[in-house]
Amino acid sequence: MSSHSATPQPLIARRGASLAGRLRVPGDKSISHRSLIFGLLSAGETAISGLLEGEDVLRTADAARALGADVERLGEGRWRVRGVGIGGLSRPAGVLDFGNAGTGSRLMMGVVGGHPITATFDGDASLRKRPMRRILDPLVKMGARVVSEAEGGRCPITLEGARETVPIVYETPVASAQIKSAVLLAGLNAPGRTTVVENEASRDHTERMLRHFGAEVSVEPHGIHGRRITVVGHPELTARPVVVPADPSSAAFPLVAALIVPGSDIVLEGVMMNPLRTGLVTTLMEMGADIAVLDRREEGGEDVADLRVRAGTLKGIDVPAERAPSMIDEYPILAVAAAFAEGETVMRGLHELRVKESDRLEAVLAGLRAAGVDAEIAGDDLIVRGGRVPGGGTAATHLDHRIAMSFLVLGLASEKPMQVDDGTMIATSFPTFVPLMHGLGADIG
Ligand SMILES: O=C(O)C1=C[C@@H](OP(=O)(O)O)[C@@H](O)[C@H](O)C1
Ligand SMILES: C=C(OP(=O)(O)O)C(=O)O
Repeated sequence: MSSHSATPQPLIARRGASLAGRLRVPGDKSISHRSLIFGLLSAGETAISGLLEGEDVLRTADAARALGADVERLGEGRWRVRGVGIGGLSRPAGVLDFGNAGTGSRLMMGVVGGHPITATFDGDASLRKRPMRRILDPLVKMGARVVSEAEGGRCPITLEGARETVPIVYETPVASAQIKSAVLLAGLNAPGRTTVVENEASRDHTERMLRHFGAEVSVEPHGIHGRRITVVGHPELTARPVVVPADPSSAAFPLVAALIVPGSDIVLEGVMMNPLRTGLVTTLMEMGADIAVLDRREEGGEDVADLRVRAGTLKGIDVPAERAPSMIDEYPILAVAAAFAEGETVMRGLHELRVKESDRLEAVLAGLRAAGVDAEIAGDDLIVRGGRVPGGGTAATHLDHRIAMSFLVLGLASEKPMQVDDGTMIATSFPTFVPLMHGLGADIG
């Protein structure tokens, strides 16, 4: 099992001066994982710039090496992957340890599931609690076999990939880019067409990258909010450069900090604005946030923009369930914004938050209550009654980076300081969070 047994490191955030300055958050985690995986599956050399060098992504780099790729770091965020091509994977010598990373482990299960090799997947105590049946079920339909698994389809899991991968049509039971991607990646080594049907559109980075590397992909609307995505198997993927844009899920933390710390005025540079990732910005604008979207442009095949964010008054709103896929990782920090908003914010349809790095519904509720905020869970909904935020407590982070960063941001504007019990997991997705926040003038230590 992986080594996230690092000594817990409590951190504390205090109210101080207003936040000011410009910053660029690190590369998008979803695209970073995928760039390494597509590099592995391509013939030739994939040059990546702006790669997120967070622990989750570094685990995917290790796994790509274990499966046969030559992966080299050339400089900050600059990586080169010499791939093996579809069908060329080798059996890894040891366990593939994905640490805290749901995305890395699940996408690689898709890769292995579609190849005639066997691999064991494991991770830290958080990853070992996460449901993997949702990935294994379609892969078994495609011909893979689960050799062993911990109770309830948990890691450690040994997966024997299909000898002859069967193309399928698969309707995902929940909107999940990880399930969709695992099936499409396995489908790359299947003869014919593999189709994923989703009733709510989830982030489309896999589809975009499949096209970028030369696969034939079609995307059709399905129902009101859904999509039907088909990939044609056995393409020749050719190495292509990947430029990773700044991660909107990381930008969310300084963004909300600037909204709630009085007098703040910051600019977040080059934030990815893929419409399947911008639910938080939409929601905060509905709450009255002062966010100006400047210089919209394209970088590396994605829309990006600079976001100028100024502090101001927020009001509570009702956030519809169908928006959840476009902001699924942003609910903890949205709940913090809601704590500072006037009135009630209702966030609907959050069942998937229960199976992230922690049970985020419970972790957010407990953290808000530790900060003296009035909040409750009703079914799958989270209700936050905003206004006064006393702070003065400790949030338990349960090996969850987003819980840690969310409650540190809360502490920048609460009456008394706010502590989190462990900041070490922040390194999984946003290793430069604390120094970048210091650069804006935040008091976190
Ligand atoms: O595909 C991806 O890169 C991701 C998909 C989402 O998970 P689900 O597929 O479980 O919704 C998200 O929460 C995760 O942080 C990244
Ligand atoms: C859910 C997340 O990541 P993963 O599923 O990759 O662990 C996240 O980063 O918030």
